[in-house]
Amino acid sequence: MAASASTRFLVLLKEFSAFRKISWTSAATNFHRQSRFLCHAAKEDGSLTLASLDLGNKPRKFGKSKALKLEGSFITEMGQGKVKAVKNDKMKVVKEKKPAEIVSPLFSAKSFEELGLPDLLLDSLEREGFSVPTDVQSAAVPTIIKGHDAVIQSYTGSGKTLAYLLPILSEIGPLAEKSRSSNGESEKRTEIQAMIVAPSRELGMQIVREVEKLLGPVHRRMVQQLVGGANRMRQEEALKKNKPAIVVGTPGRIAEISKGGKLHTHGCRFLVLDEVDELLSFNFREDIHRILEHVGKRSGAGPKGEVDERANRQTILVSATVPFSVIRAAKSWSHEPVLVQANKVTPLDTIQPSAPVISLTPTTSEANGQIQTTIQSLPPALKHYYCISKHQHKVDTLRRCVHALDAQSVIAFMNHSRQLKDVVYKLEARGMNSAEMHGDLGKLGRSTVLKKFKNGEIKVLVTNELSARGLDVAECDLVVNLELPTDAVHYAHRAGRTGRLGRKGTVVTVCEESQVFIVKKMEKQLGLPFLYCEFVDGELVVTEEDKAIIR
Ligand SMILES: Nc1ncnc2c1ncn2[C@@H]1O[C@H](COP(=O)(O)OP(=O)(O)OP(=O)(O)O)[C@@H](O)[C@H]1O
Repeated sequence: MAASASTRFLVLLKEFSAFRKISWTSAATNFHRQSRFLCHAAKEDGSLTLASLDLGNKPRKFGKSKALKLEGSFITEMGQGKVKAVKNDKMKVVKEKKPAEIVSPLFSAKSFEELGLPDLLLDSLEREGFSVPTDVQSAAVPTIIKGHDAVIQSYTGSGKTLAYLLPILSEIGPLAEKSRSSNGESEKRTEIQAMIVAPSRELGMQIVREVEKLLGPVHRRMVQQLVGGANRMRQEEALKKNKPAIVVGTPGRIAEISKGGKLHTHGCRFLVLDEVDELLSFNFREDIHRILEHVGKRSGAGPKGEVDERANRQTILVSATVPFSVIRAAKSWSHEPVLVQANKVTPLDTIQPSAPVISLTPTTSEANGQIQTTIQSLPPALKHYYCISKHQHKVDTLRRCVHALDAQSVIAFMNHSRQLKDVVYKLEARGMNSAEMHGDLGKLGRSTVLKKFKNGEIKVLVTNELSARGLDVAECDLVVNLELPTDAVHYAHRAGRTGRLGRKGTVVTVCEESQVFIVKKMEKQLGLPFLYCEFVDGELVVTEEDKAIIR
């Protein structure tokens, strides 16, 4: 990536043990100076208030938003079975076709205009039917516009993508008022100003679509995908021809094009790593290191002697699950970062090593003078069940589960792609439209399957971990773990494919008797109830757990 001048922001995170550590002196000094400011405006639990970020509010007349109709400040949900008490203390789910029902107050801010977004971007949001920011957007947008480095953590399906896209589009591209020159023409931009990295091509393309929706058809060439599996030559030609302001890609492909000298990002103002804890894993390490080295420089980095033309950058980290390695890396690779959660901003230095950071409800407790914060990563409306099945009967159990819950759109997870085909075959043999999705499918194959799943042609998507992260299918109302996830973090990301944006969702884990203890362990780690259930006469029946253990 060639060097170039100007600009100010970068966003990123990685496992700091994988990378050169910055000198702590300058960062620590700056950090404490800034965090004094942050703490000065902080509440007693260390979190900041939106007021302390002193946003300029511009009054603006709003038209009627179209696509998304909110009842009050609630999202409506898909109809689902209802749990009803029945005799001899068994709980029975009675299948009911009922109209959409309110589940959870997800949207708490009144409108996007309060968040300091430029009018053109507000127009785009209105055109796309977005009228109320989610909690995490209400907290993240002003924080990022204000220039803070941040870790964005909020449960799956809570709108984290827009939480970082909106501030980026407020600063760069045609929707940012600043980009207009005196005669109203948008300034000619010369190179990439924002790069967004995602662990899978599906998530990468999903982010591209979100950006394109906001940019509108006239400016959609301002964003360019650099995902693996696509034609690299064409990607490089498009980079040269369209000079996109925003690039979205997977680490390997970005690093590959960078090594070829075809990616000019020293002037990058934003670099985002979505699903950042996944990107901390070993297989992405080298590529992320290269990206870190070539995309501007961490703002606040000390002088290196020679004139460094690379731009300063803002750092933002994004995931529903934020293990402490993410926090550590944020402190190492960011400049005075803060933790952004639903309507809450906390200086990162108040987050200390702690027990697993996943829990259903945020709790803070004073321990040795440090604020311990466990963070929410699963939508509160999700229902979690588990059932016992012999290995050879699992597919049949899956089928009965789908029927019992009258599920319309199901994602079934397994751990190895070689087993997916067999499950699909068995489901299809019993007349249940299903398809497999995994990394070995070609790019076209995967996008075709995803499209059919989203439009309802496929009822059961049988997939592996790769599809867990970030996949956004609003209609998905049931997630089934046909094989146990490796840990609670993976469980959370799988479960988060349903119950998107405040909708109701159900997660059923199918395990063998010898694995029940693993389910109980995850239940404890996640701090939420997994109800033991059976499928009897076409219904999901919940019984006391001890019967399951005795069985
Ligand atoms: N303010 C909003 N109003 C209406 N819909 C929204 C809003 N923000 C996001 N959405 C929609 O909600 C869905 C989920 O958003 P998104 O994928 O960003 O969630 P997420 O928190 O990133 O989930 P995950 O952790 O699984 O990646 C998307 O379809 C998105 O278009």
